[in-house]
Amino acid sequence: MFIHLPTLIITTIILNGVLGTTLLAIHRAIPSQKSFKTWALACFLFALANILTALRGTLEQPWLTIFVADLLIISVPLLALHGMRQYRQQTAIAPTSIILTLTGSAVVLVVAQAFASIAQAITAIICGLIYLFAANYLRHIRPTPRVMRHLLMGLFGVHGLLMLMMAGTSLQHIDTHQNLLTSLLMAHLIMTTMTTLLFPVLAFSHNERQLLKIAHLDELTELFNRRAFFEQGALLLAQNKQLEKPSCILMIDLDHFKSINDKFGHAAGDACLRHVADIIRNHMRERDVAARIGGEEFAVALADVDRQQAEMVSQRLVERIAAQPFLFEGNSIELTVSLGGILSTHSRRALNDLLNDADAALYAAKASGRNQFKFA
Ligand SMILES: Nc1nc2c(ncn2[C@@H]2O[C@H](COP(=O)(O)OP(=O)(O)OP(=O)(O)O)[C@@H](O)[C@H]2O)c(=O)[nH]1
Repeated sequence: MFIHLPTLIITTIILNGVLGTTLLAIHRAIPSQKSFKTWALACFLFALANILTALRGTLEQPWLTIFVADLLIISVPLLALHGMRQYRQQTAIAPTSIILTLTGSAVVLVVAQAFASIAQAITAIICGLIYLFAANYLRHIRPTPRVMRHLLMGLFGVHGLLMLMMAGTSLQHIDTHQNLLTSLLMAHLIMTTMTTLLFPVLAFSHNERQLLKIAHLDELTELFNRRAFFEQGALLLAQNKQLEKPSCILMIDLDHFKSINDKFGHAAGDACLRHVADIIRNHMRERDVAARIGGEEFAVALADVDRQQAEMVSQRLVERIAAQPFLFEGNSIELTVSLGGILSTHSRRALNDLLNDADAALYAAKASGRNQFKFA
């Protein structure tokens, strides 16, 4: 055989130990990126699983070398996937699916513990399915650079199929299959290590500005999120104040959005939100700050406008959104928004204050029949 299995196992253990440590270092450098800690844990557990598996011949403790080792092997793709979810959502995510999958796997493995090959096949099937699920999940991770995403999708996809093949082979007790099984096992070790090698690359595939941007974006619309609006909006007000320019805040709210959700479904509602966000984005200039600050509520801080310009932008937004129905999966959805604005010529007022006034104007626009704008 081209590669010696014990050498590969030792290399895998060392490499995953080093990679785990590197990922932990990355996490320390960018603590907001929780995914790197999760991936570090996946590396350490994979190294540990390999140590336990390697002890199968010498240590007469199947509960440790088979049961625990197999659970650790299953936890690796689960953690890889969990890290991907954290990377995508930029928030803490409860590890419920990990706990449930591990518990289910533990129950099945307890029964199969006495038969190493059956336990191996079950572990391979579970891992294979998780890898295939992860490959599909990666299609939705938008901030990831395309090449990285496709590379990981390919790795997960091939790895998933390989694990299913391994399950099939390990169940057939034919001597000629032993070589194939060993090759599959080696490919599994190499592919897991290649996957973990790609994770640190993710950290450097975004520069710091991009990472910050991802953390500040609303996932659905990719406008700023609420927190970022308050940071960036306050910054814009301060700049306007310094330049002695007026500040303008707009609040935009979809009309009768609840009935759109009720009639066409939540996915259609989400698509409407993205559609409106795109229109808002297309009406903004470079220094303007646009955000989704609530479920169906958007806020905009306009840089450097007078009242006439602010009203013109508002009118265009309202008219453009109502201009034609939004088409979603064959449904034609009538969409309108109401908009409230406030222009402050002396920008000493806090952003929160201005937002309250814009909100009152928005309420007036709703009360006057919706699909229109009003300024305070
Ligand atoms: N699809 C989707 N719906 C959301 C989201 N966030 C909030 N919503 C829904 O938005 C709806 C807001 O409803 P309401 O506050 O009653 O407002 P409305 O129906 O738009 O009525 P008016 O504002 O008075 O015109 C609720 O049904 C929420 O469930 C989201 O992210 N996606």
